Amino acid sequence: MEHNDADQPLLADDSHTHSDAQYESSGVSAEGLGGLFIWALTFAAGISGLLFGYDTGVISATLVSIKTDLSGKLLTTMDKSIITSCTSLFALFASPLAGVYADSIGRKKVLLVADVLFTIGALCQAFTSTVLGMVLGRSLVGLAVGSASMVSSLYISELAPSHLRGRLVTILCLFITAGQVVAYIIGWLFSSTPGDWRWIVGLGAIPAILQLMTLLFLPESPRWLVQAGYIAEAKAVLIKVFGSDSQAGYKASAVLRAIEEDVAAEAAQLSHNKSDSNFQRALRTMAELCSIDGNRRALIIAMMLQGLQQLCGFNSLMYFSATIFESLSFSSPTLTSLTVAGTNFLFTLLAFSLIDCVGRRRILLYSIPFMITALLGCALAFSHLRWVHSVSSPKDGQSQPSSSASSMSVAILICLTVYTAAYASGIGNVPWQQSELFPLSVRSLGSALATATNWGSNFIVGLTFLPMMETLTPRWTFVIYALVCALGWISVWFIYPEMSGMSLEEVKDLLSDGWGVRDSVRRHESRDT
Ligand SMILES: O[C@H]1[C@H](O)[C@@H](O)[C@H](O)[C@@H](O)[C@H]1O
Repeated sequence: MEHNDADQPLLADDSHTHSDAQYESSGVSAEGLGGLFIWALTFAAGISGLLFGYDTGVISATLVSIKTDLSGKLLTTMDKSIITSCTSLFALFASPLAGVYADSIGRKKVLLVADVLFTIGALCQAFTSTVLGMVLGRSLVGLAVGSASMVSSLYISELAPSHLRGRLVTILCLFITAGQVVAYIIGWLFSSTPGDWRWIVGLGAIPAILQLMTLLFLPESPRWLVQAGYIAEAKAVLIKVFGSDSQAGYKASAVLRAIEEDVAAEAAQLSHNKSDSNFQRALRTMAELCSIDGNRRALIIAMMLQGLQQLCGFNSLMYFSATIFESLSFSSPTLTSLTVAGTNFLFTLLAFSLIDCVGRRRILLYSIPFMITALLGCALAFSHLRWVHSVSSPKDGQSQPSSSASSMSVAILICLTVYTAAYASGIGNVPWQQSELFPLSVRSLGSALATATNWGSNFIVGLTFLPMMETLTPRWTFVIYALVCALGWISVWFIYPEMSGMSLEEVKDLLSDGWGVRDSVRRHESRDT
């Protein structure tokens, strides 16, 4: 029997997201929403993930294929580092901006702008004849990746029922890693013919155009519509969400009321200072985020995990694996590097099935030691190799690894595969569960800061990897990544409580007077038995 939730307090728990309260209060069953509409939405958001993955993965094969096609010279280490890392730098700027615009012009329009940027960026890279043009194209793609990664998950979380939202985060990661596999396959197929790298980068325009077309048929988020005063339109969207359900009209009204109350409560919260600019409001939320103990702890955990996800060095493989394998004299570096992308995708699938039952904390504590061992294995193998001193001109005769080194090259490939598998099972996914750490009032700012930490650290790794390999040697580069992982493991041990299976309310209580590690582990273990 349907419960008459329309008469109940709709937002009893402010730690729930809007859609938690909305869907729970409407008495909507999990089964009732598994319709075509939600799948269409997931697919549309998935294209953003695919683009994110494609545009970050594509650089690996591109760098080894450009040769002298840009500015009439071989790319220097600095050229490679800047071409690679400008994408993350612009993504870092774009994600908070996209958050602001998503509120003022709507979620869909931001996605639309992102798709246009993806397309122009891809074409700009495909047709450029200079390093500067390439940097411009990659920067446009960075703006697109930053906005799309932020807004697509927001858009979906406001439409999807709460029971689907957690899994959706990992589904987006699956799309990202699938995009990276596609990029690597295309990179491999097109890297042997001179000049074909233009296809590799240019093809990124296709999913963007596809998403643009999908967007024409998708609705705006009902929450944004209510906020902007389009109540009738919001109701029409909700009726579509409930689809063929016989009580669609009733349920849509209940959810609509929940959203209206939610928006009104938020407005009342801000009403004591209506004249505040967006900036002043952001400052106030920032103060709330940093001065309240529980919020501050949540922010520290979220930023620590996102920083660790990038500073452990994984994306140096994503961006430069073909360069590394070329330097190690593998006959097809782009095909060899497919093992990295493939392993990343397969083990993200594994994480998808394990993350809730094994637990986020436990999965990290188990997987990081494998990453450390594999990184140290790489360092050891590299120290037995005569490393190519200039990775930018690996075929210069005197810089090839000696013949006895080929078994070391295979050892490095194995270590990198183990490292990737361990990364994808844990730290590659867990940090994206960040929104569950924050209460509603500071959720978007907290998530934005954590996401900025991700892109900021990604930028640092992209910019420093090749110079570190050259100046510090590969051995010490990998030892440094192993040290970062060890520090990360210690931090997880001391400050990251086990969040799986907890309601958002429980999370809030847990962090309010301490890190809650022991308490959460005890609870999780008692649930296990
Ligand atoms: O979660 C994703 C995924 O692990 C990708 O493979 C990686 O390239 C991204 O940087 C990360 O955020």
